[in-house]
Amino acid sequence: MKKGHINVETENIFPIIKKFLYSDHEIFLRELVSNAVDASQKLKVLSKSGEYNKEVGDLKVEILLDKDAKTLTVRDYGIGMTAEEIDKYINQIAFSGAEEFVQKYKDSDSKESIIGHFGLGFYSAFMVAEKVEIISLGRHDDATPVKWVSNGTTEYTIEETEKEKRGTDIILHINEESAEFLEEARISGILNKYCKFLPIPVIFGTRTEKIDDPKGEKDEEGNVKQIDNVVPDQINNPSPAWTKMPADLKKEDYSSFYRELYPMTFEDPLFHIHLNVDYPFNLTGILYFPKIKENVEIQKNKIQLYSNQVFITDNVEEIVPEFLTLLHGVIDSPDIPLNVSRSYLQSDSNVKKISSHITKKVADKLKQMFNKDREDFEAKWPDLKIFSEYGMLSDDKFADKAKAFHLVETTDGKFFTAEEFKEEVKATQTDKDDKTIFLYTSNKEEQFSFVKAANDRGYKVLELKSPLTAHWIQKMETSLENVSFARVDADTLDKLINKEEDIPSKLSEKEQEELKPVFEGIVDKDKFKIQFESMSESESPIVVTQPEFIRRMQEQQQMGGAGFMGAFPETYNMIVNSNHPKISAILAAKGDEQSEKAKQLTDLAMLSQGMLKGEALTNFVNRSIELV
Ligand SMILES: Nc1ncnc2c1ncn2[C@@H]1O[C@H](COP(=O)(O)OP(=O)(O)OP(=O)(O)O)[C@@H](O)[C@H]1O
Repeated sequence: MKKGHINVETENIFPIIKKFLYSDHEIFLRELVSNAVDASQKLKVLSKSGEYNKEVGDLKVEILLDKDAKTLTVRDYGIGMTAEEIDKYINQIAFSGAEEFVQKYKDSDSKESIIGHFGLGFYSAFMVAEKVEIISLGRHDDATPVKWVSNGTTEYTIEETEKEKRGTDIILHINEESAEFLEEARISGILNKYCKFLPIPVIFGTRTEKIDDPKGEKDEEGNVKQIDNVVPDQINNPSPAWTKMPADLKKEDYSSFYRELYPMTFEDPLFHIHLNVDYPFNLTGILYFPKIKENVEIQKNKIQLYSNQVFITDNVEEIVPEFLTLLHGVIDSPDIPLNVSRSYLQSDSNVKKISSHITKKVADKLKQMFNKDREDFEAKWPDLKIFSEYGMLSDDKFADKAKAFHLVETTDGKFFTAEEFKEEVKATQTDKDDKTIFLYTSNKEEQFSFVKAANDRGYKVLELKSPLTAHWIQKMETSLENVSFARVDADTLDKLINKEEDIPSKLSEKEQEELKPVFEGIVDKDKFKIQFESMSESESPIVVTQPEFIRRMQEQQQMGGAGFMGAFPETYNMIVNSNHPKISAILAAKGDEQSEKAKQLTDLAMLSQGMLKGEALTNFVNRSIELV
């Protein structure tokens, strides 16, 4: 047996790191600013532990743009590096001083967190720079300032230089293709995206603010004059709400932070969840529940993912379960790796744990709100409903918890959980097979006559009108015992809730046979199946229904769910009430009069289903005028 060392040739690996490690060139700035923040945080840690006992001073990170010299500089006043440290941390790719530092100080109780992990970030500078200089003065009393220069090959120079203040300047000589990074607006855009909540002040350029005239001069009205004052522009908020303890925050703090995150949003969120976990993984964050209404797409994908206050992405679609992408807010976890691809994130076990934790938290919060103030919960329900449905369909654990708070609403505006509704209607809406039938309407205006007929019999009708209804019903039918759902217009009420209370038919079978061709002559035979039914006289003479099964198939097909080839045929039942006096009248009539009466009743049935359109509708209107 022979043991060996795998050799990595720097010349070969270097271009890969430079060009391909990061898909997005702009993140070089995130990397360099993160390093500068780390250098500042480390100094704080050393100072607290007594290892550094000089003045820490005003720690900040400055970004300096010099268009003429074509340079972009990231300056910090942190721990700095000696020549030896540069040799160790910079000249050795993938040796992270950050990781080493974290290991060394992991038991100290300082809160400063360190961003770096891999020891690669610095080299992302070469994606946009033809030459990079490091000018650094270390923290020790006798430290000599050093200058390191490399033009992106594996060669570098290092020499003594001059620098007065402790800390590091990283000077990027921007290459020709990357001229965009010499534009102020571009840099400010990147900083705003990635660095908005970094824990150390990040300064870029200046801004003008109005202040009271220090000389105290007054205007005509006797007020102290306001004068322009130019100050360094700090682009970040170093202590965003999610890094604080929930007990230290008021309701207003949460809403003002929401505005900070989404300056273009005018509506307040419904409520928030403050996440604060430190075992078995680290996670902080604030999730807001927006008013979703029907605008599912607009509200999606607004969660911002951070790692130690560094922005990573606002595309969390593949990181959290899809229904959670409807939430807004921030998730911050140092356990989510910064520099990796999306597909890696998905399979990362920490990421998985995080999303199941969030799911649980969200369900618990909804349950708690339900228990605490049901009235208020019901008022919020229209905004919560689709989220909860979505959650129940995509996550079994969520579905299990949601049973306790997921509400259904009746057409007269009362709310029930599914179990409560079952109790409510069990006595009246259970059929001969002991199934309790949940009648529902997808549109109480369009299906008004059916809803009314059901209400007249003392049945309660649910209003289920979300785009997910078809799938949600299926899920409920498997989880609720002995319950099945039926849309009010799927059949006659006697069939929908079949109690086997037979009403004798006035029309004999022979008479029905005689009448059938009259109706068949009026409607499209392939689409409408004529059936005679013995219903109460007070019900409509003719009802057009679409069997529940066929409609569900069609709906699922429209949502791309059912997996058939070709279109599912559109078929309806045309149910003729064999006890209705008008039907007897048609039987008694002859010739044109007979078919005209039949046509009129058929059109009325179609009309009440919203199916009478175009020419048929015009003909109906004209015929009705004639009748008057
Ligand atoms: N501005 C700086 N001040 C002091 N030390 C620095 C500075 N920039 C880089 N370093 C040192 O160089 C090391 C390597 O930096 P690099 O950005 O390549 O990796 P990292 O920050 O450790 O990890 P990551 O790849 O996750 O960014 C750092 O760990 C740190 O020790």
